[in-house]
Amino acid sequence: MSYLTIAMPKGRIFHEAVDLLRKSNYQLPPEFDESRKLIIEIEEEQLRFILAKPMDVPTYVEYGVADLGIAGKDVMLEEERDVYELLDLKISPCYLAVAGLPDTKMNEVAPKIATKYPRVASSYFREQGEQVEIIKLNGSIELAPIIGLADRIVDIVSTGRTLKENGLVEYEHIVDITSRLIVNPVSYRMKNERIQELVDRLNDVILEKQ
Ligand SMILES: Nc1ncnc2c1ncn2[C@@H]1O[C@H](COP(=O)(O)OP(=O)(O)OP(=O)(O)O)[C@@H](O)[C@H]1O
Ligand SMILES: O=P(O)(O)OC[C@H]1O[C@H](OP(=O)(O)OP(=O)(O)O)[C@H](O)[C@@H]1O
Repeated sequence: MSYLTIAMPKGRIFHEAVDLLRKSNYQLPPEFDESRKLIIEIEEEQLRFILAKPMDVPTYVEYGVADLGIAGKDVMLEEERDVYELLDLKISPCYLAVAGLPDTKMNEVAPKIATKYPRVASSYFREQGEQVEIIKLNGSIELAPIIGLADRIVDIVSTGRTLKENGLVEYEHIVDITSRLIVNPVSYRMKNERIQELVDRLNDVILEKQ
């Protein structure tokens, strides 16, 4: 049997993903959760994990250095990588929304939209028939309308606390987000049996939870 390599997103999704794998009966040692290592091999399971930034997971999978990966739907929509989506893991739920200061209209000429998701934001506003200027930021997106950098933001909302505490309101709900299991198309063909077993085991746990 050969190793299956899985690209895991560091940060928010990591612990929920590890929990799901453990519930699916993969034996992951306790050190796994706290390790600073970026490549972790679990010999007994013939699994190799690589720990990547969430936005980079589809890149590792597209290039085939990871067979599989776990990525938010937001990342999938933004990155548009050449990978297959195998399973909705139903973890780390949130949504993408348009938000801004209350009771404000967007500037009529090329309103400015700040976001970490330039591709999702431009295609959303194009579909609405609105011409906008996209300003790419890497975090603290809610700052942009408050400080006067942008008319609106396109960002993730989960509890809604960040919007509320910064005096912002939601204008439009763009799309619901959960994390997905993704696969490299060649790996899917070459290692089909092992990958299918992983999918089945994860799926049993996901369905149980519903
Ligand atoms: N409240 C939330 N904010 C951001 N992402 C969330 C939230 N809830 C769930 N998610 C999911 O988690 C993923 C982001 O995880 P995380 O915040 O750890 O990464 P990140 O945005 O790259 O963080 P950073 O740049 O701060 O390291 C998103 O792709 C999304 O699918
Ligand atoms: O609705 P809420 O539960 O408040 O969560 C949403 C917030 O969480 C994320 O930011 P994050 O904490 O990842 O920080 P960032 O600004 O560095 O991206 C996201 O970009 C929102 O700002």
